[in-house]
Amino acid sequence: MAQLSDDCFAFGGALMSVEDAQALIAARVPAATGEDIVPLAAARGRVLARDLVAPIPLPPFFNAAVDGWAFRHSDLDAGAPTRLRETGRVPAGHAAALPVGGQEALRVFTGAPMPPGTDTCVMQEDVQRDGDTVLVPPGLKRGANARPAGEDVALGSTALAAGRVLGPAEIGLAAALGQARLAVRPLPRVGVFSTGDELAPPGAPLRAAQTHDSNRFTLLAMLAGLPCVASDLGILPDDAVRTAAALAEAARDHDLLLTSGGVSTGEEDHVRAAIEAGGSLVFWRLAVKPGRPAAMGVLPKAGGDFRAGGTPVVGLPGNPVAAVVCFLHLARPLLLRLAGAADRPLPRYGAVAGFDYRKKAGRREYVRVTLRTEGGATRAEKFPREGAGLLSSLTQSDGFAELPEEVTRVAPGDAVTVLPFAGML
Ligand SMILES: Nc1nc2c(c(=O)[nH]1)N[C@H]1C(S)=C(S)[C@@H](COP(=O)(O)OP(=O)(O)OC[C@H]3O[C@@H](n4cnc5c(N)ncnc54)[C@H](O)[C@@H]3O)O[C@H]1N2
Ligand code: MOO
Repeated sequence: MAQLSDDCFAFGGALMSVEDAQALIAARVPAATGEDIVPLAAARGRVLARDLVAPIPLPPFFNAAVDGWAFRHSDLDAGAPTRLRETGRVPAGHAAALPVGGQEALRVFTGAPMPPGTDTCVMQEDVQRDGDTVLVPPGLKRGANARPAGEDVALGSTALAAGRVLGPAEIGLAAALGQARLAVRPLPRVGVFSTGDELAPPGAPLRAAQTHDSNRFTLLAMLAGLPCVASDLGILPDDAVRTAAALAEAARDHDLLLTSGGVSTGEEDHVRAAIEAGGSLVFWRLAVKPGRPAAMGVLPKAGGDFRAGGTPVVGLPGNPVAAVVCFLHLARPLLLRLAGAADRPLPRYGAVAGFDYRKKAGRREYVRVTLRTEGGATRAEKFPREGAGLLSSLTQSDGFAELPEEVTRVAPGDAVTVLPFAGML
């Protein structure tokens, strides 16, 4: 992180693009090193530290895909049913000791090893049984209803690459490959502050001029789905000295700090000043709506591991929708890097605009939309109001339409890119 502190961008000048801010984060935030070994049952949400190279093939052996009979395909008559004699039985979990002879079949069950010499299976529903013989219809392809060793994962192939965030599918695959433990990256420690004299925690009565603090809870809820250990650091008052002291203190034992509020240009906006006083500002003010006042900087930290050199601080804007937008586009990629995770772009889908909208060139906008799929096309309707303070707009819409910098108008029927909230919020 030390390199970050040498960079100063766009202070008070031109707004930085979201892309440039992200590139700066990707280039300068060091990816995680270090490993923890965790049992598989505790691996969910962790980041794989080393490639998982398949030590066995999957499936581990050639096996039957159906309950039925296994035989040699070359015994079948191509144009008429073939009568085969059942000479034995192989249940799943038992080695097939019996080789198959000419015009013979072995009774097999799904998952049982294919008996030596067999290459094809027929499903029991497709045969006629008669005493110890079965009548196999014509038309089966060689290899039908049987699964070769390694058809799923080849021996020695990279089943999961380092940097993969482990979810149910990855954990299942690791289990199938026989891994009882996995080497994962340490979880970054993320501290979350809200700022502002006007904020009262939920549960406390509102005094005059107060509003409940919601950002801290939105942010902690989003962090719960990311590889980190998040801590709730409460509400900071609008006080320069206390803000600077609290951030400096928290920087010592966290790997990332998130604040919301107090980053725009008012005299009561102390977050940026606190970063500048104790560390250094990397960028401030982005060409994005909502979210323009977002800031990022670095505060000093002592230590000898991958976190040494500094703790990044992302100053998110106070308006709740702006805080969400900036979290997703700045804090999330930054956190994923600190966690050692491979880049996981936010989901983006194509939709057709059902609305007319004008915007300024030179900034990216995230417009809340509802989605409706009809006749194979997904239509995005704009949420009728635009305020960045409208929290209910997030519960009443389905995603953000991402309107690029160069666009100045969206007309009904135009193609738009939508980032759905599902999986993100
Ligand atoms: N003169 C200017 N005023 C503003 C500008 C500007 O460029 N010049 N930018 C506007 C934009 S855009 C935004 S976004 C806001 C963000 O400013 P701050 O990050 O300094 O945020 P605050 O002023 O502290 O709060 C803004 C708004 O959000 C509410 N808030 C703050 N924290 C929370 C929280 N934890 N939970 C719920 N609500 C929160 C706060 O009460 C304010 O209503 O500035 C504009 N002004
Ligand atoms: O960018 Mo502010 O974020 O419009 O609300």
